[in-house]
Amino acid sequence: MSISKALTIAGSDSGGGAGIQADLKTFQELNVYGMSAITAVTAQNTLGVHGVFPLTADAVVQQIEAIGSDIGADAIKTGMLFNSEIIEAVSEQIKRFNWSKVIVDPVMIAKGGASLLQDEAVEALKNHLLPLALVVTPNIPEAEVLTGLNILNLDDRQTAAKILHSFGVKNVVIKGGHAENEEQLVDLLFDGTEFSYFTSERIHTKNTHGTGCTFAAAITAEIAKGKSIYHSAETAVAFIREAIKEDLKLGQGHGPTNHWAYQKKKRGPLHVE
Ligand SMILES: Nc1ncnc2c1ncn2[C@@H]1O[C@H](COP(=O)(O)OP(=O)(O)OP(=O)(O)O)[C@@H](O)[C@H]1O
Ligand SMILES: Cc1ncc(COP(=O)(O)O)c(N)n1
Repeated sequence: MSISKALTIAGSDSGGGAGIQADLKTFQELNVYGMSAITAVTAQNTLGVHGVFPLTADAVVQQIEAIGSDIGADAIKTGMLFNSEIIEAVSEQIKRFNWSKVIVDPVMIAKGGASLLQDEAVEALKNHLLPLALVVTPNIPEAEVLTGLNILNLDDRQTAAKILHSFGVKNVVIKGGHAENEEQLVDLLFDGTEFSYFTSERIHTKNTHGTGCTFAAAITAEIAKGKSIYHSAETAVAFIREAIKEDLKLGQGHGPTNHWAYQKKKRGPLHVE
């Protein structure tokens, strides 16, 4: 049996809703073998980020080398990279192993406001990593930081997508979760020629911790299986929608989404004692 494999290079979320934990759960649910290279350990729960402990760039490189030189990966996802040393080291490894299916989630700020990327690292992201990316998945504030635009409407998002594409990224997905006045959420995909729009009703819940990580991980899993960018984005929209709709109501703050929900219809309901 041949199984598709995906590697996530990201931070650990002790609360299990975002970061490496969200990515591996999503890979597993979409039948992809998940592997990880941890960039930073966070002490985090639904109430916020209480500590950030970055690893050295060398520690990150050794984890990636261990995977690249043995098991290999069909697709790579990056999440929290924290500083420019880690970004440059990760970019070098992507080139070294000739990885072309690279999905960059440009994680900058956690929901509670904690910084997951140093300000000085934004240029490294633009100059080193984005030119290697098959897909980049910013939310609206991240697209604003990367492009310098003030994004107020869909036209602005289209302009931002074109600018991001000009940085060398082949496909741009700008997520619509942060357009807080919109009841219809629009995730926009730009492939350098055409725009596609994935629209869904906003679900009213505070349990949206890790939606961005989960969404990009679902795209990565589908791309690892050889699916098209459009199909992968469409599946990711469906996956995150179910995960938000069937939230687990854990913790006192912004709880995680439900990574089982998308497959639950096929498997039947969970047996909870
Ligand atoms: N309340 C909601 N109802 C339905 N879908 C949502 C909601 N919030 C986010 N989404 C969807 O979840 C995905 C992630 O979007 P969002 O813009 O929130 O990303 P993000 O800000 O990176 O996530 P995070 O807040 O975890 O960092 C998108 O597909 C978006 O449409
Ligand atoms: C380790 C890690 N990576 C990414 C996020 C972003 O997720 P969110 O914006 O939902 O907090 C996070 N909180 N923690």
